[in-house]
Amino acid sequence: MKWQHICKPRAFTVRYVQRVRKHRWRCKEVTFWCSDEQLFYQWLQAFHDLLEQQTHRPKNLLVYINPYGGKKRGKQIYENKVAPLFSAAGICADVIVTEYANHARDHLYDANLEKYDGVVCVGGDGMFSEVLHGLIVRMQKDSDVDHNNPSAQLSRCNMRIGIIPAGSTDCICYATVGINDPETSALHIILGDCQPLDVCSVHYKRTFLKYSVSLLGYGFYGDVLKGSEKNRWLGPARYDVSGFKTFLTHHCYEGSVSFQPAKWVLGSPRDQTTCTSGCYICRQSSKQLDEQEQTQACGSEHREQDDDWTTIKGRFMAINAVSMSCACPRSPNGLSPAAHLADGSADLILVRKCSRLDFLRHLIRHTSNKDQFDFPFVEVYRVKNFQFTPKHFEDEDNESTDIGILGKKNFSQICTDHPSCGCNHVNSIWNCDGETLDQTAIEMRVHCQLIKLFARGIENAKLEDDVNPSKVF
Ligand SMILES: CCCCCCCCCCCCC/C=C/[C@@H](O)[C@H](COP(=O)(O)O)NC(=O)CCCCCCCCCCCCCCC
Ligand SMILES: Nc1ncnc2c1ncn2[C@@H]1O[C@H](COP(=O)(O)OP(=O)(O)O)[C@@H](O)[C@H]1O
Ligand SMILES: [Ca+2]
Repeated sequence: MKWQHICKPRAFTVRYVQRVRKHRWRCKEVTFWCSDEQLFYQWLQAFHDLLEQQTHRPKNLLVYINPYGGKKRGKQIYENKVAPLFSAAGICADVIVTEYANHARDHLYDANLEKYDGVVCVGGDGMFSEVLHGLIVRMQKDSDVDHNNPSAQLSRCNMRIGIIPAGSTDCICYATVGINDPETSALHIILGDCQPLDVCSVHYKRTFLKYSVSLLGYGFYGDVLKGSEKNRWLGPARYDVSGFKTFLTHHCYEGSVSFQPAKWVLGSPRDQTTCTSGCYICRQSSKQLDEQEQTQACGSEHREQDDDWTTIKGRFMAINAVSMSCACPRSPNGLSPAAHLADGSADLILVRKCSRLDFLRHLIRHTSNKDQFDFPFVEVYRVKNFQFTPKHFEDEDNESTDIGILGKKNFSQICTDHPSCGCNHVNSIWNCDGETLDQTAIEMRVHCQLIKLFARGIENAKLEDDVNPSKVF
């Protein structure tokens, strides 16, 4: 609340959030004045009391800005659109403009975080990934959990993360807020919103590789990422250029995928129920998680079932695992429109070898409301974990077998039956939230609600027509 004694002697200005079109929020203000002094002070006191009760609102934030993300406008966006709002809301922000890749992650490993109510990243999904890794790895170190153990029960992070979108895809922001708009995200941070989020851990044997919250993709999206890196100067358009080239090369990759279905979750990938603010399905998972943690606190061990693995072998255009919808401006409903932010599961999408035209039809469906899974060559499963082994890897007993060592030697092994099948003679790579993984034979596991964001999920469309001031700050 900022007092503005304009021409009237007893006046104050109240800033509030107004919902405008398509999940966009704007900060509005209204100035009140009053001729009665006593009444004026009563109003001030009432506002003070109300604001005092808002204990979930952050007061101190640690902000990391990637000056090279997206269209390289991170600093400008923060200074022009976010900093003025933070200061109007009385938020004190310590700002670090990153100087190199992984600066934010490494800084978080041993920064003193006690005085902060949250961490904010200004950038894209890659920048979010840095902050995510910094906080999760730090949390496991502090609570003595070995994150190299794929079945370790990870400690949940209580520090909330805010995302000011200034990247190329901004999928994590878009899928948790409904839009990639810096001012809207800043307002969600100011109001102290809280959205738990599932995180997937990715391991190679007993070595931790990375965490993922959006897309863990092999084949098409791995190749798009690989091709895009050399065109970073193109900014966000690098993905479209590389996407077009990857589409033309039309590679498929052979291997086997094993997974355990997420039996306890209430939804399924094609039930057309989207995850909205206060989602019932995610709340049920919260309850189950609390119960599980309580039993563990009482000393009894939570036993995971180990007998219901399904294995699918084949040639795939793409293998995508998403623990959220992955909605973004390119695909407003996302890779899996019915995926949930915090249900403890991921949707595993397998696109088998198909013709170029069929693959294009599948891709185009991502831009409309039509079901992208409604093709005979596409399968989707809601899973709690999965493992992938490329064909090369299965053929070789040698444990060191992986990308690079393989080369053309193994090509004949794969394609003798199908000389013109288009199977690629080298592996693809994994795209993990826009970063590449060094290994191809990986295992992934979903950790239910491991982190929290300054967001509230996608609000019901009905609220957008609500022109009444929703929250005062
Ligand atoms: C023909 C139109 C087809 C449109 C298909 C759009 C599907 C888009 C799905 C996007 C899923 C995004 C998942 C998010 C991943 C991000 O974490 C991650 C990192 O983001 P950052 O750079 O901000 O840090 N981003 C990415 O990996 C980028 C994925 C973008 C894929 C774009 C693919 C475009 C494909 C265009 C094919 C064109 C074929 C045209 C043939 C005539
Ligand atoms: N100062 C910096 N210089 C170079 N790279 C950086 C810097 N800060 C962050 N990065 C890296 O830039 C990459 C892309 O960042 P991101 O913000 O996601 O932008 P984009 O959405 O355009 O990919 C990430 O891998 C991140 O680790
Ligand atoms: Ca999920």
